[in-house]
Amino acid sequence: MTVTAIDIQNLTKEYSNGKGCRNVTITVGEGEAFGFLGPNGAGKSTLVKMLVGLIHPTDGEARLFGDPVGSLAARRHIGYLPELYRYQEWLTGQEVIQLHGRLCGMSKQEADARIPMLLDRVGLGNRGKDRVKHYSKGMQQRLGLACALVNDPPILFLDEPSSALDPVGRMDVRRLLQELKQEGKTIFLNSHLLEEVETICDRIALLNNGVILRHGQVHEVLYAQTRWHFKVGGFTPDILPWLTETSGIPLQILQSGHPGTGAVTASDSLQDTVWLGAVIDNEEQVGFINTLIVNQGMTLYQVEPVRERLEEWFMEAVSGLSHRGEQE
Ligand SMILES: Nc1ncnc2c1ncn2[C@@H]1O[C@H](COP(=O)(O)OP(=O)(O)OP(=O)(O)O)[C@@H](O)[C@H]1O
Repeated sequence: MTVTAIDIQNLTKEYSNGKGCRNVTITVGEGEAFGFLGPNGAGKSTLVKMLVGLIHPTDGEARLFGDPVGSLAARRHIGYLPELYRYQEWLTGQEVIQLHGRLCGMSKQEADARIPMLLDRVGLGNRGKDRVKHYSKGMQQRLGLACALVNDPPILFLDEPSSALDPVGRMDVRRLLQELKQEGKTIFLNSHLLEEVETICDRIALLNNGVILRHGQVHEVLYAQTRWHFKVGGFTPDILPWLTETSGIPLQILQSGHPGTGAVTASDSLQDTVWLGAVIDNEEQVGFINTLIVNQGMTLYQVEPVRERLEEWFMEAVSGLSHRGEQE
């Protein structure tokens, strides 16, 4: 049976200006990676701050491995990388990690013993003896990750862990998060980097204007409707109605020779090689269409599934909303 690591029930925080987040209910199993998305100002950081015990909920409750958020027992389960980190710039990187270890109740020796491994894991290698004031923003973010991992916590709350990093740094963080997941950590990730969420998270929720708008398994979202593209040679437009009728699947002609750039109509001038596109639920139907194409004497050059990206899911969910993030 899966152990519940994070149990959030109707959690609400209403600031004096009426903003915040309302009635959030989510459970996250041990070892799961949960992605929390939403436009700027949606309430993502507010939720995380309640879960790590930095602000008090106005209503509802949440538990971490059964311990109420804000309690010492709950805090012992967590590592936290805040969105707006600022470390003591007069300290060296390793002194900052040591300080966080001490704040977690570790002895100096215990914390020190983990520092070389942590610096290495976050890609700070031999820079641990440099003062934070000489660190770039990206290095400070890596340092923040090391601090979040110092006491080897089972749950990690990471608020935009790659926001200050260059593409190489983002790949490093992605790799690190994947390793942590394999080690069985529970990861709660706030991120605007949808590709990061797509590769790491098992489930996602989309928050807007303080409430959860949508949630689901990442693979269900991405494969809810799979589009397929077929590159076909020797094609004549009059075959299209026949193909559609015989297969029972509406096929479209995509921009000739270039998939994914939008459909053009059969009346547009066509070369003899085209890309056809269709939404298809199962691979048997794909095979059937392949057979029909080949049996009609056409050449099938290429067949490929085109996944929906999380970006499209996000855009579709928030488009048309009157209250979108901070654009109120
Ligand atoms: N201490 C506060 N007092 C009053 N309002 C606040 C406070 N903190 C945040 N807010 C407001 O609550 C809303 C949610 O803010 P929050 O920082 O949780 O959003 P977010 O989704 O994390 O945004 P971003 O993606 O930009 O980091 C915003 O409208 C914000 O202005």
